[in-house]
Amino acid sequence: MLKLGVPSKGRLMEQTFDWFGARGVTLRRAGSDRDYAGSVDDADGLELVLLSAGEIPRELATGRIHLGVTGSDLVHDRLADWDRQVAELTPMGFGQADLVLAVPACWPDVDTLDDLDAAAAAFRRAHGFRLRVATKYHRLVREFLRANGVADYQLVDSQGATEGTVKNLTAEAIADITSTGETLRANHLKTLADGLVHQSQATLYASRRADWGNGAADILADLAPRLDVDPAAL
Ligand SMILES: Nc1ncnc2c1ncn2[C@@H]1O[C@H](COP(=O)(O)OP(=O)(O)OP(=O)(O)O)[C@@H](O)[C@H]1O
Ligand SMILES: O=P(O)(O)OC[C@H]1O[C@H](OP(=O)(O)OP(=O)(O)O)[C@H](O)[C@@H]1O
Repeated sequence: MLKLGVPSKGRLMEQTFDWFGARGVTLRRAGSDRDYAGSVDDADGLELVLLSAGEIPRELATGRIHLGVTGSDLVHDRLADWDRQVAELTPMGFGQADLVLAVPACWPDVDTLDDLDAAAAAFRRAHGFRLRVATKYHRLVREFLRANGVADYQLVDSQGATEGTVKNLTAEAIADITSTGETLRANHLKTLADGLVHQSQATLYASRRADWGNGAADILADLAPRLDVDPAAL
């Protein structure tokens, strides 16, 4: 069998089902909305596993699933050296969102990363602790700020409603996913001009760690033309 992990709910699940459906592979939830069992028509040997979008990177990295659909933000953030653990088979053209750095709109002198660096140093002198950046994307944000020479900050973990942390005085800046920008605006935040950390979209990945024996590689080879992916990417 070839195990395919797909987000278990919401638009990401529905659009994944539509994407496979348009390529002649019918994916379905087996039962009710609350039943996380899945079923597959029209693709022999393919097994559907419904999982949390956030857990799919780890399931790919441990090799418990052969294929997985999730946002590229989650793969790049959750997995160290992600491309040694998974192969990107194809971006899927939905679930687009930008991971951005944002600061209070009322900070007139902070529009770029250089400005943020200067503000962070001034903040530390004034307050005796480092400027706090709230995010759930720890790896991506650390790497991005290091690459751009911003050092005088601390990350604070925020697993949801991240834009609210500034108003709640638990952070001075945030890094979070945005698509329409409405949540940022509603929380009086502005993105830095050069603060785009990652452009994400739903992506089909293959595990480099899964067991590709027992026919799994053949099942992928059979599916590949319909999905327009190259199994040699593995
Ligand atoms: N507003 C948005 N527009 C488009 N994509 C988004 C938006 N918010 C989040 N996403 C994307 O959806 C994917 C899943 O997001 P998230 O980690 O929040 O999962 P979730 O909905 O909380 O699901 P779960 O708890 O099951 O993991 C991520 O790849 C993220 O980039
Ligand atoms: O730019 P916008 O269109 O306003 O979208 C951005 C919001 O969407 C996501 O939140 P989601 O609703 O998935 O919940 P979460 O904050 O709990 O992750 C994201 O975390 C932002 O808060």
